Amino acid sequence: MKKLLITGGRVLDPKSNRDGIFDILVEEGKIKAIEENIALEDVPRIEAQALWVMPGLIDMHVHLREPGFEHKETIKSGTKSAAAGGFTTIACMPNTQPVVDQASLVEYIQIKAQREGFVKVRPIGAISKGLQGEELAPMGEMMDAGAVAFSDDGNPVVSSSLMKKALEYASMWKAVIISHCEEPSLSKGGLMNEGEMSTILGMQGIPSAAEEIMVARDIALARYTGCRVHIAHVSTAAGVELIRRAKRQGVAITAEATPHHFSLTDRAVEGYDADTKVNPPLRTQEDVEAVLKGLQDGTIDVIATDHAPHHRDEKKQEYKLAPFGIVGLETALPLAITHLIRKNILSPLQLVEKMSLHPARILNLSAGTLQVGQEADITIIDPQAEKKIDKNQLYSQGRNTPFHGQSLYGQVLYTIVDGIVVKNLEWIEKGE
Ligand SMILES: NC(=O)N[C@@H](CC(=O)O)C(=O)O
Ligand SMILES: [Zn+2]
Ligand SMILES: [Zn+2]
Repeated sequence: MKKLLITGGRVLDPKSNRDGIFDILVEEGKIKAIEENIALEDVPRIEAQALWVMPGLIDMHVHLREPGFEHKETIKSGTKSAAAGGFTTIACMPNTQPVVDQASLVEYIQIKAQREGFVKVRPIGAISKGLQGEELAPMGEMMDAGAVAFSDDGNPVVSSSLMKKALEYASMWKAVIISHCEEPSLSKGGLMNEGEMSTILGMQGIPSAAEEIMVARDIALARYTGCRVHIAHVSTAAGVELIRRAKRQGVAITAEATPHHFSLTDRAVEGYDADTKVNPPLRTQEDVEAVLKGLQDGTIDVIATDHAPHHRDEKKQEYKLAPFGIVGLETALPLAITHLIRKNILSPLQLVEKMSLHPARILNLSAGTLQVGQEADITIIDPQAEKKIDKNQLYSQGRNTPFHGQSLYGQVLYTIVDGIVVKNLEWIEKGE
C-alpha cells in the first residue's frame, strides 16, 4: 500500500476551519488521517516544519491552447506549469482551435490530460458554437462528457438574449456561466486602460465602462432568471462595487480577480512592453485598491490566473500588434503571498478559500479541502522563501510575464496529486 506521511506542517483547511500544526497520512491516493502526532516508521516522509500544507490549489481560469495553438502551450507544458505553481486542478477555457463546443472535444482534452498531464484538467465548454455568439453550443452533451462550466471567454456574449438562454440551460445542470465582461463597441481597437496613461503613451484606450456595463447586464440577467453567473477577471472599481451590491441583494453571483490585476497598474505599460498587454487591461491605482478591498471583504470569491500564454515571436511584436495575455500559473502564489498575505489583506485561511475551496464549490468539484477520505491533492509551500521570477525558467512555454526580475515571497515545494508528488524540488518526469 502506497503511503506518504507529511509531518509538522501548518495545515490550512478553511472548510473545516483548521489552522494548526498537524501530521497528515496519505494512503492509496487518499487522506487517511490528520492528527497531531502520527507515529509511523518506514513510510516516505515530507518534513513540513515551518511550511504551509494546503488543499491543492485550483485555478478555474486557464488557457491551455491545445488543440490548435500548440506553439503557445500544450496540455503537457501547461499542466507542468500548473504543478510548478502549486495547482492540482485547473479548468481550461474553450477558445482553442477547434473551439471546445461539443462533447468529443471535452473528451479529447480529458483523455490527453490523463495521458500527458501533470495535474487534473477540467474542461470548460463554450457557450456558443465556435464562440460566435449566435447559437448555443450543446451544453448538456458537454456536461455529460465532463465539462464543469461554460464560457465564451476571450469574447463577451454580446446578445443579452443568448446570455439569458445560456444561464437558464446551464442552471438545469447546476453549471455556472463564466462571463468575460466587455462591451465591444467601447473596447474595440483599445490596447490598454483608457485614462491619463493611455493619453501620455498615445495609445487607444479601453474604458472601464466597457467592463461595468457588461457586469451590470449580467447582474440583471442573473437576478431576473435566478441563475448563477461568475464574473471572470474583474478589473475595475465600478465592477467590484456592482458585484458587492448585487451580492447584498441576494443575486447568485460570484467573481474572480487575477494576480496581475491586484498587483499592477497601467503604469507598468510605460515601457511599451507587450508582456503588460492583457484583456481586461491593467487599470489605475484606484481600481487596484478596489480589487484588493473586494478580495478582503469577500466580494471577490476567487483568485484565478487567466494564464494566457503566447509565443515569444507574437509578443515580440510592437504593442499594437501583440496579442493580449499574461502567463500566470507559476507567479500566482508568490504574488498572492507578497501582496495579500504579507500586507495583511487576507489571512492564510482566506487565501486558501480563494485559491482552492471557492473554485471547487463554484465548479461543483469534490476538492478544495483536506479531510479524511478526501483525494490527497495537497500543496506544500514555504511562505517565507524569497525568489526572483525569471521568465526564462518557467515551465510554461509562454514567456509573457510582466513580473520578470521581481523578487517575491512564497515558494511551492511540493504539489501532490492523488497522493503522488508531481512537483518536487526536482522534477519527477512523468512518462519521460
Ligand atoms: N486575457 C487575455 O488577455 N487573453 C485571453 C482571453 C481572455 O481571457 O479574455 C487569451 O485567450 O489569450
Ligand atoms: Zn476573458
Ligand atoms: Zn481568459
